[in-house]
Amino acid sequence: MAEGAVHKGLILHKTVVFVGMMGAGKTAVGRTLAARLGVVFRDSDHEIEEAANMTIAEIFERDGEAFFRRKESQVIGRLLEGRPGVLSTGGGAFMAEGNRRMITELGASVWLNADLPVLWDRVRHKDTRPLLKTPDPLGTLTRLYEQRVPVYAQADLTVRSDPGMTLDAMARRVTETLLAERPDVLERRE
Ligand SMILES: Nc1ncnc2c1ncn2[C@@H]1O[C@H](COP(=O)(O)OP(=O)(O)OP(=O)(O)O)[C@@H](O)[C@H]1O
Ligand SMILES: O=C(O)C1=C[C@@H](O)[C@@H](O)[C@H](O)C1
Ligand SMILES: [Mg+2]
Repeated sequence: MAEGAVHKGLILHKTVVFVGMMGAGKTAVGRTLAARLGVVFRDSDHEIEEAANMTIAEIFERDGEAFFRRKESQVIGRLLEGRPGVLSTGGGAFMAEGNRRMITELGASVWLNADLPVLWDRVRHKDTRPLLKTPDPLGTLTRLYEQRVPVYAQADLTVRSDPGMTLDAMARRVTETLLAERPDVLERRE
């Protein structure tokens, strides 16, 4: 088993990969969990934006979604090669079979599962998500949610993001779930 550094009595052996809908909290919870575990935090959307020096909305507009999806697969493959950490993916990343295979082989996937009203409440005031730039963004979010839930459910673990839970409480819930169910990923070690 790979040896990571012990941080506050916890040792991470494999990268934890957050998957789930936009607004589920992959980025926000991922960053909080990485700080808690004392490991590196990576975010595929952020890496793509940095490399292109453009926002995701601009990339979609200029180069199209297919181009973005190719970049996303490349970036996820590269980020999974680093030392164990936390990787937050974009909402559509887990839909591609090749990405699911890479993530399952090299990391441990965690589906952050939030109900549609919670997701809508978190994304409705932002215009940074190009897929929601439609005449009926709630209808679009609902369709995406229904299509994607059966695929997210293939993740190694599911953690619910309930309304009212703080980011710290979410990171604690993920930590406890990993310790209980995946000691090959996260272990307690003094
Ligand atoms: N448990 C939570 N408590 C409070 N706010 C939250 C929680 N989870 C997420 N948020 C807030 O909801 C918004 C959306 O979260 P975030 O950007 O992390 O979602 P995401 O899953 O990374 O979405 P995307 O797929 O678009 O990258 C952010 O403003 C974030 O701070
Ligand atoms: O749900 C999706 O398909 C997306 C979610 C975001 O994280 C970005 O990756 C992009 O806006 C596409
Ligand atoms: Mg994100």
